[in-house]
Amino acid sequence: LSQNTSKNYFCSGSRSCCLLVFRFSLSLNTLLFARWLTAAVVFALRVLCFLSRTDVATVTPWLAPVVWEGTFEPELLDGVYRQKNVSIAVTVFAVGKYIRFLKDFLETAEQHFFVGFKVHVYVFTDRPAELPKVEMAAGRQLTVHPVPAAKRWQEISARRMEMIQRLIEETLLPGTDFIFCLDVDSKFHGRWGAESLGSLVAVVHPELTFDRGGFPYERRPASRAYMAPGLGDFYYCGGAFGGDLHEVRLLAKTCRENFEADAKEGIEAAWQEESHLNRYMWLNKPSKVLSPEFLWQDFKPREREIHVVRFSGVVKNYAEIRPN
Ligand SMILES: CC(=O)N[C@H]1[C@@H](OP(=O)(O)OP(=O)(O)OC[C@H]2O[C@@H](n3ccc(=O)[nH]c3=O)[C@H](O)[C@@H]2O)O[C@H](CO)[C@H](O)[C@@H]1O
Ligand SMILES: [Mn+2]
Repeated sequence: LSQNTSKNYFCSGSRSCCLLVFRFSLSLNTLLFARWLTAAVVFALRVLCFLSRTDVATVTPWLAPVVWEGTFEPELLDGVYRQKNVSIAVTVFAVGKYIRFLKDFLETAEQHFFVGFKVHVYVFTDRPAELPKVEMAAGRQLTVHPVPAAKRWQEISARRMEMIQRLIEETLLPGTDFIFCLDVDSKFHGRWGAESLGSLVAVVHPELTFDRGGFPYERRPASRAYMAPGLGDFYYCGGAFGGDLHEVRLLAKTCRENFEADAKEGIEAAWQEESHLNRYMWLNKPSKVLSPEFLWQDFKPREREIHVVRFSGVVKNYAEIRPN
């Protein structure tokens, strides 16, 4: 009996053991197959996603990428540049009542702008006492540069070039790798990371994306920002541009000199430094073009091509906020 029992016991034990091994290998195979299937589906979706951006131009005729959501791998790109330990400077002007936009700008930058990178924000303001307190993550810092108040907004906007040039020459060179010059009346809503890095970077103006005929370039030949009819690639915005320090220094210096030479002859370009920037970018093609995802406007309904709004201008009352 005991023999039988043990035999039976052994027999039934070995059977259930076989069954267990069989079930285990079955579930292992199922698991492996499921994992393989998931990977295949994710890969296919990614390929489809890349191919799906046939609705927009993703490369310029001079072979610079045009950056849209769905055309890059965020983690891969961040990894490439994190390995190089790059540092990024940001300039932002908050003169007069525009200081009120600074808190949201800085707080949202902490959430979305080059998260995990070395970032140094340079704030230019005539109201340093009103600087908001914003906690910054490790590796990120802020420096204030006092500037005089101004009577005309056009002057504030245009004088940025001079101050950017000086900041690069006196403070940032050498040591900082990239710089972005941004409007303060805006907030970050989505990731802005290493996909935006390049030697000379321009952002397509959110309101003037597709209709070349309607681009508001400076049309008076007397101005150094002049663009003849029929010329031009994109209309770029003055509210966001960047690149490496040498390229941006040259851009700022040229725009500033042309703006000042125009002023001596009593002419101010239609959109101040933005007009000069557009002329410069026509002659010196940007190495990377950022889509209007990188500077949208809150008042504008989102267009089909815009899958992500990364940075967007807030709605403001110009009459109330500007000095003139
Ligand atoms: C989306 C976009 O590209 N916007 C451009 C457009 O701007 P906006 O209509 O958005 O111009 P704006 O009023 O934001 O002025 C440009 C920037 O100058 C600074 N500022 C201006 C006035 C003032 O009293 N205090 C002050 O600090 C501030 O950083 C502001 O963000 O036309 C301007 C005119 O040239 C500039 O080209 C802007 O970059
Ligand atoms: Mn603005």
